[in-house]
Formats: sequence, C-alpha cells, structure tokens
Amino acid sequence: MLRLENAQVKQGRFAMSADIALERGQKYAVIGPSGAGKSTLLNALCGFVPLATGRLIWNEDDITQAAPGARPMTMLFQDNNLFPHLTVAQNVGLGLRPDLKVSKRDLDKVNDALQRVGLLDQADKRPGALSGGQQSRAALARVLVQAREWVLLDEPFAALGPALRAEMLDLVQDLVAETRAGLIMVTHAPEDVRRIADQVIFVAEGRAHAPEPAAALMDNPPPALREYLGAG
Ligand SMILES: Nc1ncnc2c1ncn2[C@@H]1O[C@H](COP(=O)(O)OP(=O)(O)OP(=O)(O)O)[C@@H](O)[C@H]1O
Repeated sequence: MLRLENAQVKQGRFAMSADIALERGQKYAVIGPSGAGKSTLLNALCGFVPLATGRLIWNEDDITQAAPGARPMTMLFQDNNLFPHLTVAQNVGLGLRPDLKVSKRDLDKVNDALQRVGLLDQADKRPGALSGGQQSRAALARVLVQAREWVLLDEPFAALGPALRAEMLDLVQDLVAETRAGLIMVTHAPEDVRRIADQVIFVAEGRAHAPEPAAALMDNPPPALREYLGAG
C-alpha cells in the first residue's frame, strides 16, 4: 500500500491536497483539467517535489524524505527522457547502472527488456534514428529493467497516433502484469482510462480525490468530472 497522508504539495502559488491510498497491482488513471495538479501529484510521489505537509508511506516505511532513486517507483516522462548521444542499449542500461558500468548479467537484463519491447535489433542505434513509437518502447524497456514496484507515466504516449498509443498502452499493461507493478498514469484521453485503468484519481480544484473504480465512475461521472469530460 502506498499512502499519501494529509499531504499538501505546493508549486509556486499553486497548492494541492491529497489523502489517498493506492494498492500495488492496481492500475490508476489520473485525470482532471489542465493545470489541476496531475503532474504535481506524480512529481510528489516520485520525490521531485517535496511535500509541504503530510507523509508518504510505502507499506510500513515513511519515505516522505527519500531521494527519488531510493523510492519504489520509476517515472516515464512524455519526452521519454532518452539521451541522444547514447545507444538504445546504453539508455536502457542506465536504468540499472547510472555510471553505465554494466556487468554481463546487467547486459542480459537489458537484452531481455529490449526483446520484450521488440527492439533487440535496434540496440546499437541512437534514439534519434528511431521512430516515436520505438523511442517510447526504449523508454519502457528502461522502466522494465528497473523493476520497481510502481510505474508512473505522465502522459507518456500523447505524441503518438491513436493506433500506436493503444498498442503502447497494451504493452504497458502486459509489462506491469508481468512485474506485478502498480501503475499510475496521467492521461487526458477517456478512451485510455477505459482501456487500461482499474481506478481513477480525479484531480480538480486543488485536490486529488480518493480513487474510484474506473468503469463505474466513467459510466456515471459526478458533476465536476462530467464537466471535465465534456459530457454536458
Ligand atoms: N515549477 C513550478 N513553479 C510554479 N508553479 C508551477 C510549477 N510547476 C507547475 N506549477 C503550477 O502548478 C499547477 C499544476 O500544474 P501541473 O503541471 O501539475 O498540472 P497538470 O494537471 O499536470 O496540467 P496539464 O494537464 O496541463 O499537464 C499549475 O497551475 C502550474 O502553473
């Protein structure tokens, strides 16, 4: 269980509160209006933004002050965060060894992950020589080798077309099922929510609401969510 207890997060003049509990193995979509604080919520979980008040608890451990690398989560950003001067394999290897001193065993893990995302034959290329979808796959392979308990995605596939985005979401779904990770994904697309999420965290008016089962919520949204979804 990952718990944000009585938390407040501040970014400049923006403030958001969250008091939520998330279960590993569940897939959460984070939705809400632009500027509501969805990225801020993920950044707070990952440790890129400190909590102004409250605590972050993972199982029994208080990880409020833990550095990002010491937390049980990996974040995948929209731009994939690949280093252009490194090969695809090296970019994936960074997930294991930030100094790139990979052992034979690490290399096997990198190759396994590349195979899993269908990129083994692209291992020696630079990211710039890959298509957008392939770059997303490379970034996913890096998440895969890290094998952390939570995978956080901040609108990761927004730049891809609908078919490719659906394909990537299915791949994410397979990967988190295999690694039994929990997933927390920011998205603006209701069809993504329906495709992948078990639960929805609605962020609006300075608050991250407690998760609710996705299907029921999307079928029968409360007024604020209905307004956001544009359902009248
Ligand atoms: N580094 C920062 N300094 C000051 N204010 C910030 C900073 N980052 C974000 N904000 C503000 O915090 C609020 C929440 O931003 P955030 O990016 O979390 O929203 P979001 O819901 O992810 O939006 P979008 O859907 O447009 O990506 C916004 O009002 C934004 O202007």
